Amino acid sequence: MSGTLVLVRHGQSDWNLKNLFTGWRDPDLTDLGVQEANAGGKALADYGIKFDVAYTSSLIRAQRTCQMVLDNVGQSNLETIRDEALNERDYGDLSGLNKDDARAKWGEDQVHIWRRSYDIPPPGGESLRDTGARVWPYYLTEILPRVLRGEKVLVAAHGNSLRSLVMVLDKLSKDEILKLNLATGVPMVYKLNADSTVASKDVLGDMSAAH
Ligand SMILES: O=C(O)[C@H](O)COP(=O)(O)O
Repeated sequence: MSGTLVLVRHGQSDWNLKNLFTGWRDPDLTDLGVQEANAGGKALADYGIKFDVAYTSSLIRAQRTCQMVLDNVGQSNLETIRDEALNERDYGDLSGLNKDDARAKWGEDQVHIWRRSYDIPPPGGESLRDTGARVWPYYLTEILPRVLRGEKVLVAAHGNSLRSLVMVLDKLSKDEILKLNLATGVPMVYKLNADSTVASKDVLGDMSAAH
């Protein structure tokens, strides 16, 4: 057995609440988002984990979630590395549009394909494959080596940047990834084998609450 990798999606953001495509835009957490981030941190405190390092994106909703998790596990001053490689998928021309308005304009099926398919990008934006093409090299060069050294690593990021990681860790097919939604503030605890495959996965919360 090697180290531990904890993935957590940020708590609800202001634009999640307003039902707007967000991507690389930078809204803050809502009050509910703060509660979700704290609940995720409390679940990790109850799990009994102490981290060696934390990674987050360049966006405020993930950074604040990261800090709240660390506060809850009693590690407020832990080394935290921010990198835009972990940012949300770029939603391109959809950024800032209402998701229901987009469904009315382009149809339910097309919008679902843009939101959840593996390789079809929204107009002017990134597909999940494009997102993975920047998340994975960062994971492989910066994060995984620390896990393989036996460290416990927190990654607080975004619905789709984390889906691109989960797809590979959980060996999901293109069809299976279409159905995967990650709930806000629910930590996923992966223990990795020395060959970087997954030895175990614990989900600390209700992933079915995802929207
Ligand atoms: O960027 C966004 O709008 C959200 O963070 C994730 O959106 P999605 O659920 O449509 O992928």
